[in-house]
Amino acid sequence: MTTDKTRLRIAIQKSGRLSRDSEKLLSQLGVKFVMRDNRLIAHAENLPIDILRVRDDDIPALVMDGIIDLGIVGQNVLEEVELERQADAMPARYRELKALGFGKCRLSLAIPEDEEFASAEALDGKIIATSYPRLLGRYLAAKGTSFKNCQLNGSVEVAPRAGLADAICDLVSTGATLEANGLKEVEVIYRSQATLIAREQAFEPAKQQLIDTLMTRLQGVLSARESKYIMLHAPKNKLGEIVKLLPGAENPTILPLAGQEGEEVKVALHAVASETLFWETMEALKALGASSILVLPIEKMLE
Ligand SMILES: Nc1ncnc2c1ncn2[C@@H]1O[C@H](COP(=O)(O)OP(=O)(O)OP(=O)(O)O)[C@@H](O)[C@H]1O
Ligand SMILES: O=P(O)(O)OC[C@H]1O[C@H](OP(=O)(O)OP(=O)(O)O)[C@H](O)[C@@H]1O
Ligand SMILES: [Mg+2]
Repeated sequence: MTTDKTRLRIAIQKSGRLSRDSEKLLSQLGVKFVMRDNRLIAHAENLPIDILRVRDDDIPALVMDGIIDLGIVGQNVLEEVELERQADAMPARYRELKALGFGKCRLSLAIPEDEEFASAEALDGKIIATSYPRLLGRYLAAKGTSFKNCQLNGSVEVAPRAGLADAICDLVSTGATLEANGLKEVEVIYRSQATLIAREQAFEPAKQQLIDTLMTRLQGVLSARESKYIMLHAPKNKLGEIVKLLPGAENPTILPLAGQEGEEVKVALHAVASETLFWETMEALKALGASSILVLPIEKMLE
């Protein structure tokens, strides 16, 4: 294999829920690469970075063993592997650098929709199908409850109907998969999103410097994602009230508009708001006399 150890190695999911967002994020950080469908490794063209594409389950261990420098993985998989390796006395340390805001889902208990649910404690001794026995075990143990594990790494939702289990504990986002399988979500046991992790061991200075640069850029991408550039025309005498409606836009730029005179003079207001503007806020701005209201996405920010 021709991997150069001086290059920063980042593992992402090869194909699945996190793949597209992980690749997009790396591009937004200025890493230029071409992903070929069957290639497991992509060399960045403009930075000393190699991107490895693997099963998401393998990412935590690769980082915990120090084989890979950084990884993007769901917190659910990360913590499950951590608990498993701790139980097996294997290296289980890593540094969580930043939660990334995508891959948001919850790990929930679900039972057949026609059954009554009293409490998680009432599942004591029951068979629960899951791919996350350790996260589930930790949650139930805290309630003094135990369960019989039916380990399934896919098609967990069919287990109750197939007579394999009394309940399941699986990932839920919209709930459509549960509904399609005649199940209902009864208790959330863990909330997850994708996160960026680093190996525990210190990096050599050049790699650390590259990580620092990527982290500054990441902060810029994440803040930009939550911010919006607002432009509007506002009656000069309503500026105070209008600015109050714009979250995080304390110091707007005010510019004169050509050909405006008299009592009802309007000015242009430009501001960066720290959140997106909801329709309700835009309607309130209009009610105050604002017009030509534009809300634009921001690609990058460096403060
Ligand atoms: N419905 C969902 N909505 C949002 N995020 C999700 C959803 N389902 C899973 N995820 C997140 O995406 C991660 C990957 O999910 P995916 O279903 O692609 O995994 P997988 O089938 O185990 O893939 P692999 O082949 O890499 O092992 C999950 O561990 C979780 O963090
Ligand atoms: O609540 P929902 O919006 O229906 O999402 C939940 C489903 O999403 C995930 O599977 P995915 O679709 O990624 O496919 P997989 O089962 O092949 O991993 C997860 O394992 C659930 O089955
Ligand atoms: Mg997996």
